Amino acid sequence: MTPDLMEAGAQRLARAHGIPATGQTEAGGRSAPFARPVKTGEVDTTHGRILYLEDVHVSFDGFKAINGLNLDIAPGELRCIIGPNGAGKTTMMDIITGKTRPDRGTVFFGSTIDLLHYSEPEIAALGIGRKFQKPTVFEELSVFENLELALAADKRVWSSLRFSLTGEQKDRLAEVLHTIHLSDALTRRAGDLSHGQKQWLEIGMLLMQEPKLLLLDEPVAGMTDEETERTAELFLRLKGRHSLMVVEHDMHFIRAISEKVTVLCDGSVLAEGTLDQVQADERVIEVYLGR
Ligand SMILES: Nc1ncnc2c1ncn2[C@@H]1O[C@H](COP(=O)(O)OP(=O)(O)OP(=O)(O)O)[C@@H](O)[C@H]1O
Repeated sequence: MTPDLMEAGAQRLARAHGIPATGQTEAGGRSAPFARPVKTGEVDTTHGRILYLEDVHVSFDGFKAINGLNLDIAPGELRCIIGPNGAGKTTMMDIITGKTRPDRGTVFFGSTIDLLHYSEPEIAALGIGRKFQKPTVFEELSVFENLELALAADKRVWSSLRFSLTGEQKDRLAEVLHTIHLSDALTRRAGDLSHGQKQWLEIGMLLMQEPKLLLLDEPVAGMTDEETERTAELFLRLKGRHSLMVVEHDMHFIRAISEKVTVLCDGSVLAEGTLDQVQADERVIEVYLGR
């Protein structure tokens, strides 16, 4: 969930249920209230890139968590990222979303937007949505209310308790509900959904904001086999219209969705190619698959 959405939900819950609004972000910090200084516009992908990282470095107390990382993702691509624990996968997503600043390197969204100049809420507003491993839906609200809250319309509507959806917004909501397999659960309390359904709902909340790039951290962890299968179908439907970066350890899931796989190790790219290619790579077997 994006920081500004967290804030909006907290405010809305506070008004509706008399619950204190914390405005706490996933990062543990306070989000900027209703701050959307960057207008969502077109991302220049004429050079065939939605995301471009070059020679990125980050050290924590002298430890090189990201060490000369290069990455290039095409518009509409579904890229899988795998690698051993501590490889730098989360840190990479933290850098893309503005949570962590690199010591040096280049991080571009499309050909023209230098993400290092933007804050976390600004990057979300630019069209980069992030899904953390643990679902963070508003449990006390219904499925419908969660999605309604996430609409990418003028966020000033959040200042009023009730607002009417336009016809276009209703259509979008119905389309997202269908995409995330929750059309029959419209009025259900989000807290009563299964783990997998909560994950889909949060993905739906991101989709309501029409992100151009979605970063998904271990989306099928804790899901049943059937939920995992349906999530694979969902991601395959999303690619093309959105670009997706999926970090996962579940190799069956990776096989179901992958085109190109990037293997991270020690903060840089160890191998890249189809799943069959990287699975046959001796270095990958050594550090990750052969464990
Ligand atoms: N804020 C921090 N301070 C110190 N060290 C950090 C910090 N964040 C990450 N690290 C270290 O950087 C390395 C990369 O961590 P990261 O969480 O990015 O790996 P990962 O590939 O996501 O691992 P996992 O698969 O276990 O989630 C790890 O050794 C981690 O301990």
